[in-house]
Amino acid sequence: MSAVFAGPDHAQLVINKTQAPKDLLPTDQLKFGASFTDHILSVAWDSTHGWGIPKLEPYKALSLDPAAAVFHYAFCCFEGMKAYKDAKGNVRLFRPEKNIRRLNTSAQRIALPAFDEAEVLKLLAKFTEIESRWIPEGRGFALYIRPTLIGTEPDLSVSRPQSALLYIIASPVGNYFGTSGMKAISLEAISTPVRAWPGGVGDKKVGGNYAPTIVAAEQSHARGFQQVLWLLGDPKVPEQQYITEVGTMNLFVAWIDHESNTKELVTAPLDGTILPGITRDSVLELAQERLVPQGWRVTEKRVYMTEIKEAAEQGRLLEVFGAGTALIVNPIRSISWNGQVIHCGLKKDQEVGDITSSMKDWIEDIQYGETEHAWSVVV
Ligand SMILES: Cc1ncc(COP(=O)(O)O)c(C=O)c1O
Repeated sequence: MSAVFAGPDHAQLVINKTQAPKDLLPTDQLKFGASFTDHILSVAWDSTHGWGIPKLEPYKALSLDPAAAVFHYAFCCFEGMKAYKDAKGNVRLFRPEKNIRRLNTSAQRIALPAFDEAEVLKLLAKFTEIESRWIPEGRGFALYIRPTLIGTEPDLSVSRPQSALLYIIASPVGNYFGTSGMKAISLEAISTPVRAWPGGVGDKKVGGNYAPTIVAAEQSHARGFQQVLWLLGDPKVPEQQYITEVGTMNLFVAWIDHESNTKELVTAPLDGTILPGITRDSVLELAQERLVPQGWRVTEKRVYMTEIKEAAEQGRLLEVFGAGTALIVNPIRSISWNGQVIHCGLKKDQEVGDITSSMKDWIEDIQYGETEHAWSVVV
């Protein structure tokens, strides 16, 4: 193992708990990512000493030089994951090793230091355990955890940062849909601007992928759509346009395949332009296990907008949904594309289809420990 992969060492964690714990917010006032727990866990790295001593301290502002690499050249990558409280009060993480692996992969793509994943997992588990009073109880509630890695070296030359900071903060999150159940959303499919491109960093969770999406998302909102469906392919040739992701979710389409007349669940392949979502992976595995025996096909392939439109026109489009940590699945009512509206299989008064709804139940059952499964790790 190379030197950069050694450390941090979880056994060296120094714990300095807050003397002034904050009040918990009532669960109906929780807004995604807007309030934070009592502590921050951080560990600094530099190219001479490697990873330093991890510290858990009261939540605080960071003090960084204005020339720090993160502020200028987007040396920043992060993860988004959740901790859940089960009916017995156990704290559970969902496939946390996948988030930590993805963070390491993102870091190495943008010249930030690699780390020992098993050690960071242990630090994450310890942080989660210490912050467990912040995990709201009940299905749909969770503690959103944000591991982040930034370049801190004050140096304006465009080069590999010689110092970095890995830190973990967390924010309690409520049940997004409340008691009213899921709500189907409408998408606008656009081919300019693009979110990611072949050979780029669309498959990494780097900060620089997100800021450039906001103006397009705002413009789409102003036109009445909830999310952008990011396409790739020549903007002047609609037949060449294919789906990548929706907002911050991977996209799944359930249709009847016209050649085989078989029910098929399809999603874009991991070709480097989409984030390899952990929810995406879970949906694919559960579909293999539970839908394939019922005669479904599960396929990762490029899906063209013309194919979705044709399936809708021929009554073969069953359901479309987004998949990601925030909502698990989000049903999609319609996609506006190339001057037309494609209806995605829901009836007028229907908010969610059977496959979308089953997926949510299956994944939540595992996350909240109602189905024992290797993916759910008790902290
Ligand atoms: C661009 C993008 N795609 C997909 C996802 C879904 O990934 P995951 O299921 O790991 O949350 C996210 C959310 O993290 C995202 O930011």
